[in-house]
Amino acid sequence: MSLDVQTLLVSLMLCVFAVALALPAVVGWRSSAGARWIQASAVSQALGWLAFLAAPRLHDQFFSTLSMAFIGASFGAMWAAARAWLGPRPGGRWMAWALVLTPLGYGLGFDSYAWRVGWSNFGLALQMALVCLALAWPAAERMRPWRWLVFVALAALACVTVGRGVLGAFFTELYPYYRAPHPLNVAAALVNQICLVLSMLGFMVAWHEEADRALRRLADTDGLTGLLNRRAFTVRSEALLAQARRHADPGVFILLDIDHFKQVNDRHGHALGDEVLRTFAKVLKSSLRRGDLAVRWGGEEFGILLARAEVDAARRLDQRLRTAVKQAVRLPGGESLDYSAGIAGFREAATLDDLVRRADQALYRAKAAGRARSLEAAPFSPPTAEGRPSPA
Ligand SMILES: Nc1nc2c(ncn2[C@@H]2O[C@H](COP(=O)(O)OP(=O)(O)OP(=O)(O)O)[C@@H](O)[C@H]2O)c(=O)[nH]1
Repeated sequence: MSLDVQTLLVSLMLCVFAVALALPAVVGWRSSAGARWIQASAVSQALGWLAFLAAPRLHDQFFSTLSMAFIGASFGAMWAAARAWLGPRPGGRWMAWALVLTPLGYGLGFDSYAWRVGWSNFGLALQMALVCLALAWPAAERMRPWRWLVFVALAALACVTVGRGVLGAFFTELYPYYRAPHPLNVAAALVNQICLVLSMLGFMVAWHEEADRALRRLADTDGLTGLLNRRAFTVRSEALLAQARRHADPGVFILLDIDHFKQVNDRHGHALGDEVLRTFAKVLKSSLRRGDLAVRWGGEEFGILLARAEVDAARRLDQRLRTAVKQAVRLPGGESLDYSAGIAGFREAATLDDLVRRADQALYRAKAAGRARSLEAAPFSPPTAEGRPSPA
């Protein structure tokens, strides 16, 4: 079997075009910014190889330069996809320079074969290395498998590209022409094809992970406030309580209910009522430590589960929270907002049902006693042999 370079390049171009066409069908046009960058990368890569193949038949200098610009832009788009998925990445400035200078230097120095092959290959290899850097840095981040896949594929491609640059620039007689049946050209065409498909595949897995995360976030959070919903809270608090039982850690559950919230809706409208709930949740969340849980229990009722905390600490938190809520929520009539709460502490052997029941009873007493206060729940009483709690 002979591997003809021209055939391999046509196959590479078709393959990348197929990926470029398949991506929008699989991922959708209106998906995340990261997915859109990857689609742009695939299209740009395909156009680059199309221009490269068309160049000798049309206008070699113009189309070859255009090809460099498209292929370079494709790596720039990969870098942008990595930033969209992983947050701020290093090397953005270098990438911007490489995007401009690679095709510019190639086009201006087109008449010198050694220059243009050396320049373009080093420029493209630098861009691949910058995508690798964006995936692997900062080193403290855990590298997910898709990142490894793209990293290894692009690192391999960068090595072959540097090899071609060195041969073209410094050993020009050994490497006369890009389309010549030189073993390096055959290897480059094959590695290009495999690595590009693998990196696109890696990025598709990234998109899938992102979609999965977004779905889980949606399923776990309350749409209005962004706090945990009751289902997700139940799952996470069971884990927290199991841990507390294992280490005999204390903890506290607080059930809070905004006072006279119906009046807020009736006087100022439902939209303002929603805004008040959102602000209340924001204040609640910002008062908690890492590891504590906040839940929208339902309507204008919220819950917080404090890990490794005593009731005294919960009382202090409650006071701070009450002041913060009063400061954060100012209703149009000048009235401020307050809440009632039931505080249920636990040491061990607590179940969520028991905590909620005790906190709810204390909350009921707080409402009955005139609202705007937090009352402590009766201590936990273990069930008796008949299954009922023993008298306190
Ligand atoms: N704007 C808005 N209102 C809500 C939402 N969920 C529940 N409510 C309203 O919250 C109000 C709760 O009223 P009540 O249960 O009478 O409680 P309250 O007026 O706070 O009175 P107390 O709890 O006894 O102090 C109702 O008017 C509900 O319509 C929501 O998501 N958005």
